[in-house]
Parts: sequence; C-alpha cells; structure tokens
Amino acid sequence: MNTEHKAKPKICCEQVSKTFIQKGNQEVPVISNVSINVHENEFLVVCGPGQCGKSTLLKIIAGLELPDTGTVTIDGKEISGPGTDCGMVFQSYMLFAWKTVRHNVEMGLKFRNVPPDKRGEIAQHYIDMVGLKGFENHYPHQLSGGMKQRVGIARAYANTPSVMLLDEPFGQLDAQTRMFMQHETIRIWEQEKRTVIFVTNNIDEALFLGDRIVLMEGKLPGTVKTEYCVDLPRPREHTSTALLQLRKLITDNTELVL
Ligand SMILES: Nc1ncnc2c1ncn2[C@@H]1O[C@H](COP(=O)(O)OP(=O)(O)OP(=O)(O)O)[C@@H](O)[C@H]1O
Repeated sequence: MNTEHKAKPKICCEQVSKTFIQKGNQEVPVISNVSINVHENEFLVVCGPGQCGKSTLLKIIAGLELPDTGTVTIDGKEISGPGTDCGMVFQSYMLFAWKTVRHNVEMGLKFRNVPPDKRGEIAQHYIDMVGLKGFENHYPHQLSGGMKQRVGIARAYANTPSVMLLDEPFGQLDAQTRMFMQHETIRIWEQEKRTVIFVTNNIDEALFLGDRIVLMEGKLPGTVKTEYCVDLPRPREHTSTALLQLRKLITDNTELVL
C-alpha cells in the first residue's frame, strides 16, 4: 500500500531500542530497532498485542523514558526528557480524585503559572469540547469511565501540545462506550487537529481511527512488523465493506491474534 508522504515528518523515531533490568538483574529487551515517522496532523495508530512494548515506545516519544540506542525527534529536535510538545492520555485515568473536573483540566496550566482567569477560560473551552459542560464541579468519583477519559483528553489538550499520545485510553471502557469514544476522538481531532499517536491492541479500533496503522510483533523485544495506510473517508463505519476488506488483508498477513 502507498504510505508515501512528501512533507518532512513531525516525529521521527529512528532505530529505537530499549532494554529494562527486571527482577534478579535480568535484562529484558522490550523494543528493538523501531523506526516510525509520523506526519504533521496525522492520526497514527500503533497496534499490537499485550506486552509488545507499545507503551514503552510511547513513553520514549514523550521523553518519560530514554532509549538505549536510536533517536526520537519532534520537529527535528531530539527528545531528551519530558517537554511541552506532547500531551499524554493513559489507560488508567490518572485524575486527581480530590480535584474537580475543572481543576483537573487546569492542572498543567497551573504548573506553567498561567493566570487564574486565563486558566479558567482555557479549561472551559476544552471541557466544552469534550462534551462535559455542566460537569465542571464534579469530582472523578461522580463520573462514568467515559467521562473520566474525557477529562483526561481535555487536560491533555488544555496544554496545547502539538502531539497527542494516547495509550490504550479506552481499554477500561465497555464496548458501547468505547465505540462512542472512538467517534468522539475523531470529532475532537477534526475540530482541533494535532499529530496523534494512538496505541491499541484492538484492530477494529485501529481501523476506525487511523490514517495509518503500524503493526507491532507480539514477542519481546517488540518490533515493527508492517504498516497499512487506511485510505478510507470519515466518518467510518466499523461494518463497512471497505473497512472489513482491509481488516481481512491485515489479519491474513499476520499470525498475531488481534
Ligand atoms: N519501567 C520498567 N521496568 C521494567 N520492565 C518494564 C518497565 N516498563 C515496562 N516493562 C516491561 O516491558 C514489557 C513491555 O511493556 P509495555 O507496557 O511497553 O507493553 P505494552 O505492549 O504496552 O503492553 P500492554 O498492551 O499490555 O499495556 C513488559 O514485559 C513490561 O513488564
């Protein structure tokens, strides 16, 4: 499939490898020679089974882990630690239980000393964008799983990063809410375009969301097996013939159980 792109990539991972030292001083190579380019405003999905190093790759791109070998650049600048380029949304919601929706969304802005008025204005914009208007003063325990994840998305967006990294954000949601959140993710991305890397172990989610899917191998160390361009118009339907044909092509060409 044609995956050529003329513009210079926004994110370049070149030959990235990482080994962790685990219990008993055992060295566990987790990802090996992973090279991925992501283009400005592209929605890239990294798909692979559990424990193939997807989260580790995302953390390296976010600067939360450093690669042993290889480099990651964003806009040509090498990543050597956490910065403001990347917003991250995690599978476990990572909300502050004792803070309201509004204060959770304002958190990053507060750390960056944005004045309270401006913080409120920015937070409200993103609370509205994710559909939580009216829930500003609710606490996380008063929200459903999908709503909590919306807070996580609003919080990440509020810091206006140019890159959004989403690590299996809907893994804890029931099937119906998950599908709804997939629609919402595309609606939000189309409203405020960002370069997105979305990690999932679910091929249907990958096909629904991605401009391109990078498939990772199942055994450690995780490597990139292949990639597919999903050249289908949006909004997509999970059951459309074109989508199901591509699904078959992908699953026929991989021994992974996805
Ligand atoms: N900080 C760490 N120290 C030691 N080992 C780690 C660390 N982080 C991850 N690992 C190991 O790396 C391997 C890959 O983990 P990772 O979370 O990157 O995979 P994943 O594909 O995202 O998995 P899942 O889909 O199940 O979340 C696992 O065996 C995990 O135990």
